[in-house]
Amino acid sequence: MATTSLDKSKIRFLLLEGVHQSAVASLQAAGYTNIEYLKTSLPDEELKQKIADAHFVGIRSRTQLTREVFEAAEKLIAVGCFCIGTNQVDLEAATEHGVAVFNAPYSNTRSVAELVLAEAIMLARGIPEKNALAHRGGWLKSAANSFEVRGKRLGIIGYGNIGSQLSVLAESLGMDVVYHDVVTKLPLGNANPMPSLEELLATSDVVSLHVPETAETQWMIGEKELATMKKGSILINASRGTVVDIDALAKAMQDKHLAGAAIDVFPVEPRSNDDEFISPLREFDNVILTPHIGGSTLEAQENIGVEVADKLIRYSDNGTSLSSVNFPEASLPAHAGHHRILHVHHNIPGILGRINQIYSEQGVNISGQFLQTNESIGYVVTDLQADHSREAIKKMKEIEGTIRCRVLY
Ligand SMILES: NC(=O)c1ccc[n+]([C@@H]2O[C@H](COP(=O)([O-])OP(=O)(O)OC[C@H]3O[C@@H](n4cnc5c(N)ncnc54)[C@H](O)[C@@H]3O)[C@@H](O)[C@H]2O)c1
Ligand SMILES: O=C(O)CC[C@@H](O)C(=O)O
Repeated sequence: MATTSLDKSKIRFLLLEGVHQSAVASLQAAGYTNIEYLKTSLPDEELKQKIADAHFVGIRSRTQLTREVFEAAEKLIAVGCFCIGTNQVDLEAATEHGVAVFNAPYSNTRSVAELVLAEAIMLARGIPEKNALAHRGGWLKSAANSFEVRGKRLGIIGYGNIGSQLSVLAESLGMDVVYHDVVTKLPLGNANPMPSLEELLATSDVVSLHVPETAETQWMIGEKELATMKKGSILINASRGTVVDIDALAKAMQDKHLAGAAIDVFPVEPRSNDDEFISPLREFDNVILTPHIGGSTLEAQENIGVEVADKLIRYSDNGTSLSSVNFPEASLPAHAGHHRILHVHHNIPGILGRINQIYSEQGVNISGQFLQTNESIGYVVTDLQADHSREAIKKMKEIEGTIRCRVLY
């Protein structure tokens, strides 16, 4: 009788940046016990050293998985981003190395939207300055420059999962919601798309950013855009640190052009809680500064831990790559009683033919096969009679264009 389970104790997981313990619990429940768990990210050289032995790595937003890191990660099968953003991973390099990347695209959406809404209310009332002053013994009992958010315009830049959730919550408080997105999006409730970014900036009382980090969004809010914003308005950024030019924002605060700002993400963020946070915004009481915790609620982190760990487990156990951000997606059935060969290759014509030629030459009986490609790679999964996989896998690795090949018992 063929064995259908791999020796899981040999499969090594490296979990960084204090991902929630729910991830460890999920991996252990699935039989994976070879787990190194670290609370921080690692300096580059140490990361390269540790990743060299890892089959799976789990990160959050701090760890930069560059091409160089992938080159050092010879055994790496998959990356789990225990967050939404995947900009910290060189996805092209991951794909070229046959490494599947997973994330948790929805688990912390609500947490970010709630925080942004709370910040909009606090800033509209001037609470950060009043609070800071009270801590220093002051007493600023005044209604001057204090406003309700009801009836005020919220301009959302990036109407994706977070932006649209925020839109619904803000409308429930009576805000007039407008948005700008590069893709045509269904307006929820009474929200309205704006014809241009400039118009959104020029007419909104609160502007909140919810775009991903891309070449187009880099420094998309600079001196010119800040000058376009209404005098006395509020800027909130809980997306990515490269979206807002922080020096330009500091200048706009100095000039009192904006009434307040809330910034959760920064171009350079401290590596750990022990490092100093440096920013020209520290001097402004009317800027809420938070340490990239938009998605850091216990609910969100626990859910993310389970969700991403499950994706890694499924990919490890049976090759399912569903919802990977860089891999052809395959939802695969169980393979009990069969050996499953997973072949990742450059997307060039003729590879499936070569694979099947090898099986045919070896007289292997194929009991199931699946092929999916994306622009750059192909993923062929073949279930075989149990005792033929050893010879077949040797031959598979010799096929030109092969990136990676593994077998599941
Ligand atoms: N602060 C935190 O802790 C935290 C938590 C979760 C997510 N995030 C970040 O929030 C951002 C948004 O997350 P999401 O889940 O809503 O993503 P999403 O992909 O669902 O939505 C992003 C939206 O931005 C739009 N967009 C892209 N480029 C644009 C441009 N140049 N101009 C206008 N719109 C543009 C997209 O079309 C999309 O609708 C991501 O950068 C994510 O990493 C931060
Ligand atoms: O937890 C983190 O480090 C990142 C959170 C957030 O930016 C995300 O992309 O989900």
